[in-house]
Amino acid sequence: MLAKTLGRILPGVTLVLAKSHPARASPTISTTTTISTLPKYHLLHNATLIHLTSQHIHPQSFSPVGLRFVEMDAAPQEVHNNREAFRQAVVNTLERRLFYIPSFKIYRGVAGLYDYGPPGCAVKSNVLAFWRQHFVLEENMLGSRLPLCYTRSCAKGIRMKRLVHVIVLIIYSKIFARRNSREILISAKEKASEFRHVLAVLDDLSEEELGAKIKEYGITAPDTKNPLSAPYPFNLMFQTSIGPSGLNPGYMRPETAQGIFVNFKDLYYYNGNKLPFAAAQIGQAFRNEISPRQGLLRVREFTLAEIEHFVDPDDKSHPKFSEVSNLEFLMFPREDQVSGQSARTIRLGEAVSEGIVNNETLGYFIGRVYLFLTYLGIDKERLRFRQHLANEMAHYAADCWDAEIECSYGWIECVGIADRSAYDLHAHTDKSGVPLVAAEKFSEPREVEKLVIAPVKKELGLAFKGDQKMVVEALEAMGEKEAMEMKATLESKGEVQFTVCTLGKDVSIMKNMVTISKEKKKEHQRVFTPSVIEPSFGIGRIIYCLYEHSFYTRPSKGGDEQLNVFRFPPLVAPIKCTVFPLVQNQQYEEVAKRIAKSLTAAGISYKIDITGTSIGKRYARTDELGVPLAITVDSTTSVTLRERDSKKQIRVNVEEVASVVKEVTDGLSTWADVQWKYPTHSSTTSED
Ligand SMILES: Nc1ncnc2c1ncn2[C@@H]1O[C@H](COP(=O)(O)OP(=O)(O)OP(=O)(O)O)[C@@H](O)[C@H]1O
Repeated sequence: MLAKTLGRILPGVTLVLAKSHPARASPTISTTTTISTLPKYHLLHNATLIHLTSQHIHPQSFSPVGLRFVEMDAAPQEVHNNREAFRQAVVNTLERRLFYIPSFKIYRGVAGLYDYGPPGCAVKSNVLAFWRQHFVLEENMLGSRLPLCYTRSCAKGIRMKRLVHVIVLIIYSKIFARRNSREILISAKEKASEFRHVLAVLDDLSEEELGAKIKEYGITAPDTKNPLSAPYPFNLMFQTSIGPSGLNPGYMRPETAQGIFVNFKDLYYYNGNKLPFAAAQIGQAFRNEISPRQGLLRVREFTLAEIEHFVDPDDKSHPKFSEVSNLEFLMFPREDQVSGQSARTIRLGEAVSEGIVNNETLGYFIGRVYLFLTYLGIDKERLRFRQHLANEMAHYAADCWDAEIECSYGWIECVGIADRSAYDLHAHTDKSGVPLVAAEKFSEPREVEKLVIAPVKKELGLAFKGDQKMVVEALEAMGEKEAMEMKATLESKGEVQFTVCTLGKDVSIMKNMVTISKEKKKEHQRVFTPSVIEPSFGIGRIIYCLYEHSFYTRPSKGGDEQLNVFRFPPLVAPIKCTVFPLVQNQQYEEVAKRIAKSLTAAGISYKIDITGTSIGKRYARTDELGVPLAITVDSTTSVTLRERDSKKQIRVNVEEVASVVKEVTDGLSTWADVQWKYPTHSSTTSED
C-alpha cells in the first residue's frame, strides 16, 4: 500500500521526526542518537521512515536539539559498509552490462527515470511472462472456476488508459485519499533560492499541528540552523490537461487498479455474471516522488502488475487454498511487530485457521506470491510477509500484507496484498450512480423477512413543513434495531423523540406519522457489492532485489581478479545460452551457425561470440550476464556444454545439443539430470 513511510529525506537534510517503525528495520540509528550527530550516511540511506504521532512530540521525548530518531535495529557501521560495497558491485555490473541506463543519460539524466537496456528488457519480459503464466494462465489452464481477464497481449484483456480523468482519482484514488492528504513537506532554506525538503507522514497530526510543534520547540535545520517553512501537502501525481482549452485536468495514473474497478460491470458481464473472478493488468504507473533514490526501487515511472480478485463478502473461501496451505515461510504478524518480536516461520494454513490472515482467498494469494517470488530466484531467507499495522491500513481494508524482500537497502515492500473489502466498488457506485454489484440467483425463490418503514408524508408535511424531506429520509434510513424500538415506543406511548442529524435536532414523531412492520417477501436473488482482494506487484523492485539475490563474485583462474556472476534461474536469464567456436576457423563457425539455427527453431534465446578471445574471458562475459549454459564448438561432431555456476562440462552431439539446452532451460530436467546422461568433459574448453 501507499507510503506509510516518512522521512524521505534528501541528502544533507537534517530534521525532525520521531519514532520509527520497528518493522522497518533497515535503518541503523541507535536509540540515543540525536539528529545533529547522525552521520550523513544515515540521513541518505537510513532515515527512511518514521511514524509520528502527537505523543512523540513531547519535550521529554527528545534531546535538546530537537526530535530524536529512535530505531530498533542497530547494525554496526561495518555491516553498512559491506552492504554499500556489495550494492556498488551489483550496480556497476548492471550499468556496465546495460541492464539499465539512466534515462536521458547524454543530458545528464533525470532523477527517478531509468531505461532498461537489452538484458534488462529481456529479464523484465521474462518476469512478466512468468507472472502471466503463474497468475493468469495457470488459473485458467487448470480449469479453475476463477477465470481471469487480462490486459496486454491477451484476447480477454481490458486496458486502462495511462491518462486518467481527474474524477476517478478525486473520488478516492489511494494517492488522493491517503498519500496526498498525509504526506507533508517542510522546506529548509539553504541558499538564496535553494530549498531542501523533509517529508513527513503523520499518523495523527495535521500540517498545522506539526507546524505549531516546530515553532513551539524552535526546530531548525540542524546543519544550517536555517528556519523551516510551514509544512505543506504535496501532490504526487503528474498533472496535465485534456483537450485544447487546457481547462479539463487529467493526471498520469499513479496506479492501475482503478481501471479495473470502473470496468467492473462489463467484466462481470463478460464472466457470465458469476463470482468469483479476477481481472489482471500490467501497466506503467507515474508518481512524482519527492526524493527518488535507491536506484530502481523508488522511481517516477514504474511497471505495476495488479490483480483484482472479486469475491462474495460472505464467502471468502478459496477452492485451491489446500494447494498452498502447507507452505511455510517468514511471516510478521501485526501483534509480533507491536510487541517487538521478529518475523517467524508460520505454516500458511495455520495463519489462516488461527485468524492471523483474515481469510482463505487472501491466504491463497499470499501463498501464490511466495511461490512466484521464490521460483524467480528470490532467496527464501530474505523474503517475509509483513502485516500492516492498524494505522497503516486504509480504514476500509479488512487485512493487508506486504511481501518484503531484504536487500542492501533493508527490507523493501515489493508486493502489496490487500483485502480492500467493497470500498472501491461502493465509492464508484455512489459517485457514478451506476450500481457496481453482483447477484446470487437462488434456484428456488426464498422467503425473507424485510423491514418496511412507511413514513406518512401528509402528516409529516403538516408537522414539519420545509423540514419534511429530511425527516422522511432519516426515518427511512433507520436500521432494524432502531426501527423496532421506535415501533414499540410508538405503540406504548404514542410519541417518540427522534434525532434527525441533517437538521441537527430532535423532533417528536407521533404514531400517525409512520408505520413500521416486518413483511415476508419472496426473493429470487441476493444483490451485493463484491469484496476485492488485490495483489499489487512493483515489477522494478522485484527485479532489482532479484539482481542483488543473484549476484556473487568468484576468483578468476589466476586468482588475481574477482569475476561477477548472476546466478539467474533459466526462467529469468536474459539469454539462455551462448555459442562459441573454440577458435576462429570456418568449420567450427559453420557448426556454430547450424546450432544457432536449431536453437532458434527450439525458441531458445542465444548469443554467438566469434571474437576468438580466450575461452575463459568469453565465459566470464556471459557469466556476468547470467547466461546459464554455454556451448563451445571444439569439433564438428560433438560440442562442450558448460553450466554457469558449477562450471561443469559435458559432451553432447551437435544434433542433440539444442534439445538438451531446451530441456534444462524449460525446467524439464535439471543440470544434475543431464550430467548423468552425458559424459563429463574437461579439456581445452575449461577455463580452470
Ligand atoms: N516509486 C516507486 N518506484 C518503484 N516501485 C514502486 C514505487 N512506488 C510503489 N512501487 C511498487 O508498487 C507496489 C504497489 O504500490 P503501492 O501503492 O502499494 O506502494 P506504496 O505503499 O506507495 O510503496 P511505498 O510505501 O514504498 O511508497 C509497491 O509494493 C511497490 O513494489
